[in-house]
Amino acid sequence: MKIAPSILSADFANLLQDVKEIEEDADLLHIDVMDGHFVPNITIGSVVVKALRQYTSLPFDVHLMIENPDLYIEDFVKAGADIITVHQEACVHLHRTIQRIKGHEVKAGVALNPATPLETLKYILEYVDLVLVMTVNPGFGGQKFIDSMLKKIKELDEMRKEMNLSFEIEVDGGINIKNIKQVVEAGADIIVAGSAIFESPDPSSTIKEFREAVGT
Ligand SMILES: O=C(CO)[C@@H](O)[C@H](O)COP(=O)(O)O
Ligand SMILES: [Co+2]
Repeated sequence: MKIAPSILSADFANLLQDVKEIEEDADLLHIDVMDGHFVPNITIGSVVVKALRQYTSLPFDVHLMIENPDLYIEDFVKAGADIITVHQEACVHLHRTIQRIKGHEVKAGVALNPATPLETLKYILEYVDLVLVMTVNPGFGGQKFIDSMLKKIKELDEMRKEMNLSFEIEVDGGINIKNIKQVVEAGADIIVAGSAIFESPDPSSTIKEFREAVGT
């Protein structure tokens, strides 16, 4: 299991300090990009990614919650993204968008909102490096995990086995020390957590506790 702290819940006035605090314990840094159109919130853009890139070697896991992601892929690649994930719901030509990301030699992911069925990914799964299952409606940190998403993670894991594919399953939203084990047992490989890590008194110990809770 990999842990990807989401900087959405970090202190933006002390962003680098917060990143440094989790750097040794985290596997990836999850960066939520929101445009105020696809989701009702505006966060950070490629300039912030580029600024952070100079100070950490953590792989950057960029979650684009934006319309027309094709317009910005190159900017995020140049800024230092290692994984770029787009939403199925935001892409009219998803296959083209995934190919565009992979053409830059970064990993390509596709994200699904909670209400979007897995079946919408049937013909794209063989081309992606990861599938991000949203377990809250995207837009904000600190929301409650939607319990029915456990079934969705399990079904995706089954599809992966049946299709003999090796994409990673990333799960994002409302994950904490109480539910992480269930999420991993359902089939998740990458756990994103924002508020549970950055709003805890000791973010680095919280990551260690997450690993202990899962037994890895
Ligand atoms: O993409 C998003 C929200 O849209 C997430 O990455 C959040 O940042 C997760 O925050 P928590 O639910 O863990 O507080
Ligand atoms: Co996210």
